[in-house]
Amino acid sequence: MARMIGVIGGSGVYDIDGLEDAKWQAIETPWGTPSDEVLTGTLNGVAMAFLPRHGRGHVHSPSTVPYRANIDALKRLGVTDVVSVSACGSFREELAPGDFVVVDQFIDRTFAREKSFFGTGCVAHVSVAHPTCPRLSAACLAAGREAGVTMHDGGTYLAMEGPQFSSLAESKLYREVWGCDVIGMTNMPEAKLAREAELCYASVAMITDYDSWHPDHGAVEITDIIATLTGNADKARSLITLLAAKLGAHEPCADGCDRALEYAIMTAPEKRDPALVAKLDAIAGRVL
Ligand SMILES: CSC[C@H]1O[C@H](OP(=O)(O)O)[C@H](O)[C@@H]1O
Ligand SMILES: Nc1ncnc2[nH]cnc12
Repeated sequence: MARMIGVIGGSGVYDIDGLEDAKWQAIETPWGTPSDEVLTGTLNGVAMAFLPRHGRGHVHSPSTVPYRANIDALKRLGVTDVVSVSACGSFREELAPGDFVVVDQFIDRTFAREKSFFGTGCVAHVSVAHPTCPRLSAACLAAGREAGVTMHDGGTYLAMEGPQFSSLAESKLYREVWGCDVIGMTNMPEAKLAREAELCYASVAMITDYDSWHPDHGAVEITDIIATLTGNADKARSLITLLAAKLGAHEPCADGCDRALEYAIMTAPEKRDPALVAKLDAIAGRVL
C-alpha cells in the first residue's frame, strides 16, 4: 500500500499550501458527513488529504465535530498516516505561545461524544496505552524544526469537553495534580478512533495561550488566542510542506498502529450484527 498523509487542521488551519492536482472532494461515510469536503492532491510526490476539523468557516464546535465520519473518510480515501494539528493552551512556563508540542499522551475528560466505531453486535477493545505513532511523531518534530518552529518532544494533552475554557481551579488541577502539559478540546476521541481505524496518528499542538493558571497572564481570552493563531497556522503549513520528505517509503508500522485490530474483536462471528459489520467496511474490513 502506498503512503498517504491525512492532515486534520484545527482552529485557524482551514487549508494547506502547495498541493498539486488539488481538489476538494465530498465523501459520505456510514457515520455521517465529515466536517467538510476533503482537499486531496500530492505534495513532493506524496499523496495528501486535508480535512479542516471544524469545517471551512469554523462551523463545528468541539462537541459536534463528526469525529467518526472524519476518520472513516480519511481511511476510505486510503490515508495511512494522520497528522492532527490543534490549537491548545499551555500548563508550563517553558511551553510558550507560538511553540509547538508533539504530544504523546492524553487524558480524556470529554463526555458528550461518540468514542468508538464498535458497539453492540461487534465489540472491540484496542490498546491506547501509547496513542500516538513514534515514527510519525518524530517526522513531525523534524519537519517543525526544519521550518524554524520551537518544537517540544512529548507532552500530555488534557482533552476537555468545552466549549467554555477551564475554571482557574480546573486549570490548577490539570497542571499541578495531574501533570498535564497542554489543554485542548478535540484530540479525543480523534486519537482513539484513529487507533481503531489502524491509522498511525501524531498530534502537533500549537500553543496559543497559558490557559488560566499563569499569574502574569490572567484568564485565557479568545482574542488573545486568535492573535497567536494566525502565526501558528503559517508555521503549521510550513511543517506540513516539509513533512512528506521526512517519511520514507511506506512500510508496516514498527509500533503496530496498522495492526491494532488484529486480536481486538471479541464478538463471535455468528453473533455479529450484519448492519454494524457493513458500516465497518473501511475501518475494519481487513479483519472482518
Ligand atoms: C479557538 S480556541 C478553542 C478551540 O481551538 C482548539 O481547536 P482545535 O483543537 O481544532 O485546533 C480547541 O481544541 C478548541 O476547539
Ligand atoms: N486554553 C485552552 N483551553 C482549551 N482549548 C484551547 N485551545 C486553545 N487554547 C485553549
